[in-house]
Amino acid sequence: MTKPKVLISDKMDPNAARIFEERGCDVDVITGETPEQLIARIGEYDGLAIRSSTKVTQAILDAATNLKVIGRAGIGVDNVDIPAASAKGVVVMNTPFGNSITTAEHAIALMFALARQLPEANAQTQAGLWPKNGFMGVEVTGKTLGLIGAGNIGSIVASRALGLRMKVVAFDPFLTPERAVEMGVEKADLDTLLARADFITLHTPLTDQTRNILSAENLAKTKKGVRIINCARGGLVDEAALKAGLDSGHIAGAALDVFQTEPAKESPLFGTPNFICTPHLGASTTEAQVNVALQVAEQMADFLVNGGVTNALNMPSLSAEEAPKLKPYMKLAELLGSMVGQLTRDSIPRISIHCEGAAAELNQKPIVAAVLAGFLRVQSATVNMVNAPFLAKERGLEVREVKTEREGDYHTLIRVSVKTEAGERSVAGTLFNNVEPRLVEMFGIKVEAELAGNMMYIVNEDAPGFIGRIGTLLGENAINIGTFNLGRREAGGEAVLLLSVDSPVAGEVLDQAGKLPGVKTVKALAF
Ligand SMILES: NC(=O)c1ccc[n+]([C@@H]2O[C@H](COP(=O)([O-])OP(=O)(O)OC[C@H]3O[C@@H](n4cnc5c(N)ncnc54)[C@H](O)[C@@H]3O)[C@@H](O)[C@H]2O)c1
Ligand SMILES: O=C(O)[C@H](O)COP(=O)(O)O
Repeated sequence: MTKPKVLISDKMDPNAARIFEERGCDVDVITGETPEQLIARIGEYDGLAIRSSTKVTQAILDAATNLKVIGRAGIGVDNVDIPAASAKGVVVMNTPFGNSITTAEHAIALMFALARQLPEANAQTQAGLWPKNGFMGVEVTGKTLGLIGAGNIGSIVASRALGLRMKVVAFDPFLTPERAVEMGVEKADLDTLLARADFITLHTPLTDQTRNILSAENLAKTKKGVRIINCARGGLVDEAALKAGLDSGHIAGAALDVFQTEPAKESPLFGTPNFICTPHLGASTTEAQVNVALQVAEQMADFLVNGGVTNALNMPSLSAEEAPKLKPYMKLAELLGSMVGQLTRDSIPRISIHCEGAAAELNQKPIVAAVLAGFLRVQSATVNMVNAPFLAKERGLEVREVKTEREGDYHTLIRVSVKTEAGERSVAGTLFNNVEPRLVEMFGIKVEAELAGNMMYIVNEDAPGFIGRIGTLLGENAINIGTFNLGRREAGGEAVLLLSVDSPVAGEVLDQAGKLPGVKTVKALAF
């Protein structure tokens, strides 16, 4: 088997490359390329490991013909076009915790730097000015810290601030009252926070709701003498309004680690008194960089080598322990989805996936995604487990999941049903020896068939002589039959024939089969 190939395109701790190699991937480290260079190169790779410098745009994804996974060694994924990656079936993962402590510590460091004007005091002292009377600071003890965003980093900042004997007021629409109590913070609305905070620190992602959250209007609602820290994302603070607030003296200080445009090589804020900044260093400690490099490489290698999915933003998680157990189920699910997809011509408003027995004890999300991938592949060859759920939603397909832990006729069973104009139609399959997918029922008729390669599906009236006639027809057309699976509702009733054949069945042969006496439906299937 050829090894998966990974490109590390941003500066990353060398542990990442080591882990990729140890886990069976070939790895290239090529950083600092232009988008055009990356476009020319990306087609070779199965995985792309990045930090925040590489911008994974639609154009890069269009050129990424082999790409299966993008791993972000860090938290923010605003440099990845996730909808485009999902549409292309590329998994996007991040490492949501590896640099949170480091970033929280940077926010606290910037808070102290603002409170005591450390950068300017340092610069003037080293310039020989000994400015002992020029830097009157403020204590943080007893002050109110306004926390905008109380997730991983925000909650660490809150715990450190409480340790410094500050009061913490948090604005986060998703913060539950119980969690606020647990964190020891007061949950507030944004206006209350703005009115009360002596220091404001931002810890939200950049979204349509958070963009410009500290707008000119909101900055005007802050307390005079407020100090503002942004270690989250540029774009959360209106930089021009921040400059005006600093110039007017309403804002006593501001510290930015992140800018609206990065790299920020120039800014009206540069040189403004009481403004300090760092070049997106929030995650830059040895500890955090080792953490995120190890984590991203482990996650990506796990996915490329074993199919494990951890911390994906566009696909359900699948642990490395679950992956081998789920693998045959996903194969079965995809085959059943594919069979239904190939056999239904109408537009389908609803698909139901029912797991029974042992299958019901498993993580259902990957099974559902695999059914949808099989089902929709008939419509688009580029569908996979990543983009199938998005595509289903886009096409208005209602997806139902049902599970019954009690065993029926089989110790494990997956049933896929679709709502068609003719009513609900379903196929079901099991695993023989826990690994071999087998179709065991189709449209209410018991069968036992392996779904593989080229097949023919025939519905006919159960009558003597039919099997001989179909065998003769295929023989005359030099089509060799591999396996023969027959099921019927009752003797003389409707029968279903599933044949595996060694070569594709041409349209004329299907037409001739359709004209044989008693034949109701004939279809060629391929798995
Ligand atoms: N400067 C750096 O180097 C650096 C390093 C790591 C992370 N970050 C950034 O820090 C930010 C926070 O990271 P995290 O790990 O804490 O993320 P997180 O997802 O754990 O927390 C984000 C919080 O923001 C809240 N939120 C979402 N929308 C909101 C809104 N409209 N108003 C208020 N709160 C809202 C969420 O409910 C959540 O609690 C991210 O933008 C990340 O990219 C920056
Ligand atoms: O979201 C993040 O993890 C940070 O912004 C860190 O970005 P970096 O990896 O480019 O330092």
